[in-house]
Amino acid sequence: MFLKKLALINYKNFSSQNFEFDHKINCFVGPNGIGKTNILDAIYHLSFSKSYFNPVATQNIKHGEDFFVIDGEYEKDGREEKIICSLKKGMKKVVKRNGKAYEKLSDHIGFLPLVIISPADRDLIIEGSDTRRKFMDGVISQSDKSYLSSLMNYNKVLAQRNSLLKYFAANHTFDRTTLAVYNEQLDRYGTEIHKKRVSFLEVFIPIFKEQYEVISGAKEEVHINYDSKLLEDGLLNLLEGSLEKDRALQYTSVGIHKDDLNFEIEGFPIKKFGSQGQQKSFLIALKLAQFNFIKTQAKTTPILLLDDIFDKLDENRVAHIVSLVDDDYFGQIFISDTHADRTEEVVKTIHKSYKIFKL
Ligand SMILES: Nc1ncnc2c1ncn2[C@@H]1O[C@H](COP(=O)(O)OP(=O)(O)OP(=O)(O)O)[C@@H](O)[C@H]1O
Repeated sequence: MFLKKLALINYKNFSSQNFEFDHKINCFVGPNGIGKTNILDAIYHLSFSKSYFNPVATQNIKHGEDFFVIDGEYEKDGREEKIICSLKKGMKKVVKRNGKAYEKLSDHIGFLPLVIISPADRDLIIEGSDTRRKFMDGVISQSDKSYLSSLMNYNKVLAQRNSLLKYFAANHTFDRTTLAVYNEQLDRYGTEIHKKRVSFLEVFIPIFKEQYEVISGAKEEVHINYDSKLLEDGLLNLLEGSLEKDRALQYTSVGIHKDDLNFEIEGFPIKKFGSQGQQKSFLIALKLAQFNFIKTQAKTTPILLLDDIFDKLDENRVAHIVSLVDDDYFGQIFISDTHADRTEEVVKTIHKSYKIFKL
């Protein structure tokens, strides 16, 4: 699968721009702020119906305009696929595949598998557990539609249970039977999600460790720990056990929405004890493991977006990454870099066809 053509109208800093891509490697080079990342984000948008960088949809419309259009032409399984994603202020986002609009944008997820590696991934290390859960959920959902729907159902029930707890507190009342209905539903969806997370991590963690070893030259030991109360007890019991606490807090304090992934280097949290280069290597390994996992599960080679990837990495680590990319294992790759010379040098060592776009 690869992206042949991309046309942007009013997307971020681009009024109107057209690209024709190489089926293997494409590089965007130019000074800071010229829009290199914005092009990668437009490609991300075509796969996920949203921006990787800006969650406020309307902020992706060029300043002073009231709509954007991202138009992509792909080749997938020997067929041409035309995906158009558009947004007009005050309206819902529309994603069309070959002229037909999706009823639910989530139905499009997984159709064009894609992995992005970007400096913004740092959020996975420095931000709260929510970012790590979203990462894990994103990887699993790209190859398992029922996971995404269980997750959406779980979140709906969770919001209802939280509203009920607030209602009880505001009205000085309590109804165990109604609460039990929500507990059972949370237990049903939550247990299913938990089981899928466990089996996902069983496969994912060894792949991740392998990738880290290649990038770092086996210099240090890394690990990912799944932190979940559901490893200790069933969700129904946990909900019963935290009833008084939940009533006091007026929200649900236990469940798969509290799960986390602990990222460790040499047995210590990487957030506190990893150097910048080690943290970056960790994140790249995480994303390459995501690539591997999706490729195996979805049986399609994802598009790979490498945003500013070579910054802060020593030559050895860059060489290791290049050796990874110089392989038929990867499909189409998009690279952004401020240093035109460095990119050209790196890309030349990879024995694949390429195109460089100077912005
Ligand atoms: N909605 C918008 N309308 C107009 N311009 C926007 C919008 N959103 C972002 N921009 C502009 O896009 C530019 C940033 O683009 P981008 O992040 O792609 O740069 P870059 O080339 O990747 O830079 P760097 O090398 O610093 O990473 C900024 O100048 C920013 O003002």
